[in-house]
Amino acid sequence: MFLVDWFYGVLASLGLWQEVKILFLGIDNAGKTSLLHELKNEFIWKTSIDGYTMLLPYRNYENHPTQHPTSELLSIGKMKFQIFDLGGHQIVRHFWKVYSAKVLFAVVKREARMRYLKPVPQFWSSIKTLCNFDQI
Ligand SMILES: Nc1nc2c(ncn2[C@@H]2O[C@H](COP(=O)(O)OP(=O)(O)OP(=O)(O)O)[C@@H](O)[C@H]2O)c(=O)[nH]1
Ligand SMILES: [Mg+2]
Repeated sequence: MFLVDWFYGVLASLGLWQEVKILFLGIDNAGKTSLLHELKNEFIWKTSIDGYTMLLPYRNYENHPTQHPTSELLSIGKMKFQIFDLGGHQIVRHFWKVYSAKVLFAVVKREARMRYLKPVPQFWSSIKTLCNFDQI
């Protein structure tokens, strides 16, 4: 671990190591926001109907659809990741074209795979067109 930290430290001091920008894309309800909170190790307290209070992963929270792109900065050792969580609903997909990044992370929920069968070709062609795929 020390060697890895040292290595990234040297790269950073030479200006060769920069923040990595990552886009989380996926259709609505795929779990992008939940994943982002889990990467940040965020948990929520939830009280069950029989009165027990439990600490649960963020995904068990009744999240609301993402209306506007949000970004979070995560650090792992000397590595810094700026993660953009772009909403997946049709009405907010126009934001996708504004963003480009070296790393694209497509979030797909296994339980909802039937929902993807229809949108998948459109999803990838949107990504290619809207995010200027050649630069990703
Ligand atoms: N089963 C299961 N459900 C999950 C998981 N992650 C998130 N969810 C649930 O999926 C639903 C949608 O999660 P979000 O994280 O809001 O999805 P999103 O991709 O950000 O959706 P938009 O903001 O609408 O684009 C929520 O009800 C979560 O509780 C998971 O790993 N497994
Ligand atoms: Mg969201």
